[in-house]
Amino acid sequence: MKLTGCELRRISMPLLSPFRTSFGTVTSREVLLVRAVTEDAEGWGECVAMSGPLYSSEYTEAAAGVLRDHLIPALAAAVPGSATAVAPALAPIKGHRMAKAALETAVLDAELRAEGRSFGRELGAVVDRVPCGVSVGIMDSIPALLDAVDGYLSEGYARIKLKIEPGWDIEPVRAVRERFGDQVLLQADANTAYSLSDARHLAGLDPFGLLLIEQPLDEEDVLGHADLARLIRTPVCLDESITSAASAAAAIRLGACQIVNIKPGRVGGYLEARRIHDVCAAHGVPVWCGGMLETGLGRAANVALAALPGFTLPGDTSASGRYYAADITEPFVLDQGHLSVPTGPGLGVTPDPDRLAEVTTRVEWISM
Ligand SMILES: CC(=O)N[C@@H](Cc1ccc2ccccc2c1)C(=O)O
Ligand SMILES: [Mg+2]
Repeated sequence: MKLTGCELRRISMPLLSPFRTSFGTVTSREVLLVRAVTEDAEGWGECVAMSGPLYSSEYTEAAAGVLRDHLIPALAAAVPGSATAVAPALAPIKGHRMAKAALETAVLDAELRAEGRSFGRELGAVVDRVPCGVSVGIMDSIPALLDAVDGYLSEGYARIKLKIEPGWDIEPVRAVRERFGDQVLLQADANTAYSLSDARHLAGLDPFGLLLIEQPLDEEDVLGHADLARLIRTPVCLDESITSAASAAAAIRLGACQIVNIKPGRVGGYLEARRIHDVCAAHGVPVWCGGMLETGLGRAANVALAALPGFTLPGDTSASGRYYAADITEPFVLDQGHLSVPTGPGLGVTPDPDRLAEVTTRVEWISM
């Protein structure tokens, strides 16, 4: 495989409605796309970093910079024979897993398109459609929350995830349970908003039969999660803390999580995401595919990943229409609460050129 260069493309996608979490509110998604061009094909990778370092330390401008100044030059120098050579070539560069993931995904997509193999086939998908959950932001009022949840359940979503933070946690969960009953699959995501001293308060969620509470404590506080897991009945799921297969193994061994949210962008790519899946499966730990408000490009890859056998819980692989009025690819549309795994070569979807042009704010080409 001969790489001739990479395009870094910035796009700005307005959200259908503001999305509020414990770390802030977003009204549009600034996305960095990587297009890798080889002699045989081109491939796409979506960097999941936010425009600011609020979910993690990475952010769009920094990802573009480290790709331009370090990652793409390192990859060019390594002359990778295939996508499996990308991570080793980039390993000397510390961190920047979301930027690395976008580059590896673009190279993998190009390679698979040239071979006529789909992401699902490459990663080991065992089903052709996956059940989908939805992430519901912090709302201005309980009635507004119940309306939003009602809408998503009517659309057929298989699982509801509520963003929580101190002051918006037990009451919203109680209200959803009272309105929609005990059968609805329900979970909460704190995005690190609590501390171990909140354990007794968080035990207040135990009566509501949540599937899990996601990342209640700081991403670096793995031991704190292990302590918390002994103080509450709700299973603890980690998101921000899990950055690799090794970190997943350590967290499981320390008793810090009983469930893992796998996000390929957070862990450096789909190949590492599959390794985390395998480590969790070996420990009997269920996993699900997290979401970062991806466009159809990242969404396609996530749905393929969610089709692996260990993904036994519905993920945040929501339909395109959860976030965007118009996606840059053919939209992913929920069908009986499921999304179909793309079957075409590579990601199986490509950006619509006109739509891409409409949302593009910057393009740069880096020769290799
Ligand atoms: C679907 C979901 O809840 N995702 C993240 C949080 C999140 C929230 C808002 C975001 C805005 C722009 C980019 C990434 C974002 C990620 C999570 O699971 O923790
Ligand atoms: Mg999360």
